[in-house]
Amino acid sequence: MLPLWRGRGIREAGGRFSALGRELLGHWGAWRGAPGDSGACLVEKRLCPSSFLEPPPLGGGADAEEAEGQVPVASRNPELSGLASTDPSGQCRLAELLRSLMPRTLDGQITLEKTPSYFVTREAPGRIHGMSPDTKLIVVVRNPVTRAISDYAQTLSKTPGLPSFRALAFRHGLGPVDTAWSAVRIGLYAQHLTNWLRLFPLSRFLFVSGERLVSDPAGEVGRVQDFLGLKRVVTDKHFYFNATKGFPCLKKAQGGSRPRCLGKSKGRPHPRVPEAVVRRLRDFYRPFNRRFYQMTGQDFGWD
Ligand SMILES: Nc1ncnc2c1ncn2[C@@H]1O[C@H](COP(=O)(O)OS(=O)(=O)O)[C@@H](OP(=O)(O)O)[C@H]1O
Repeated sequence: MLPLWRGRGIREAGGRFSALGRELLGHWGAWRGAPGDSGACLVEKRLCPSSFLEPPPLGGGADAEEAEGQVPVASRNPELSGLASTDPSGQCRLAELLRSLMPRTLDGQITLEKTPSYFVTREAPGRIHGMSPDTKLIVVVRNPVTRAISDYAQTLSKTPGLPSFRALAFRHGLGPVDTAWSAVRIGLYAQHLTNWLRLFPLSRFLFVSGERLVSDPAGEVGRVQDFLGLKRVVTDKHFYFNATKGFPCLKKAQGGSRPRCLGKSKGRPHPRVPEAVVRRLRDFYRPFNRRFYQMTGQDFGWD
């Protein structure tokens, strides 16, 4: 097994480093070298040493191009959802499949994998733990009410004619909140985290604020770099705020001289949701949020 934190990476082996955006916001899976890794090869395929767990769609397929190529990180697109799958076909086959899909990395590089549904999939902690109990896990979270509306906006963009947000969020009109609706359920972060903490200690997690990724991208990305044991390569000087887009952009993409912003689907308009509906959801989430703050030792300021 190779020590993945040693040395400086030389290249980004294909794909993007989605971690640093909301990308950073998401679910990434990383493992230390898988059993059988030999220290003899310079270039090899191995599973990732850290995981981004992004409650979808806070970071599902978003392009986290911010730091592409600027850190010793290799990632792979498309996302792999093997560990979140309910296919009972066995850890080894999945592990081998994932490993075969990983880009080749040099000693000292980190390979990342992200899948939005990891964080909310009951089987994922056991599967990841079974592959490598020292996996690092990065979870990007944002206010669950905004997350639910964003989730709905994404579904609506693909499913015209969808019932209203309010009709889906509550049972019987304005009755109890419908926790069976995935847009609501995913925001119960404390519950999902409880499932992970049965197997992974809190120290294996980094919780990234989706809000601060917008207001202070360099600060959040700095925390990610520290967590991964990377040199702080990405800093304030790499970002500027694009007021039209409402997001930070990279001053220039690696290897180019032009600014690079997130794709068109980021920052899509949210439907107008009545204030009473938002208020009720805020009240509903408050105890879960508080519990999440206690569990993580971080106040995300949603309440
Ligand atoms: N880097 C970064 N920083 C902060 N926020 C970000 C970032 N990247 C994506 N996003 C926001 O995440 C929301 C989900 O994005 P998508 O709808 O594209 O979802 S998905 O990634 O395809 O699952 C979506 O939120 P809304 O725009 O509010 O709906 C994205 O804008």
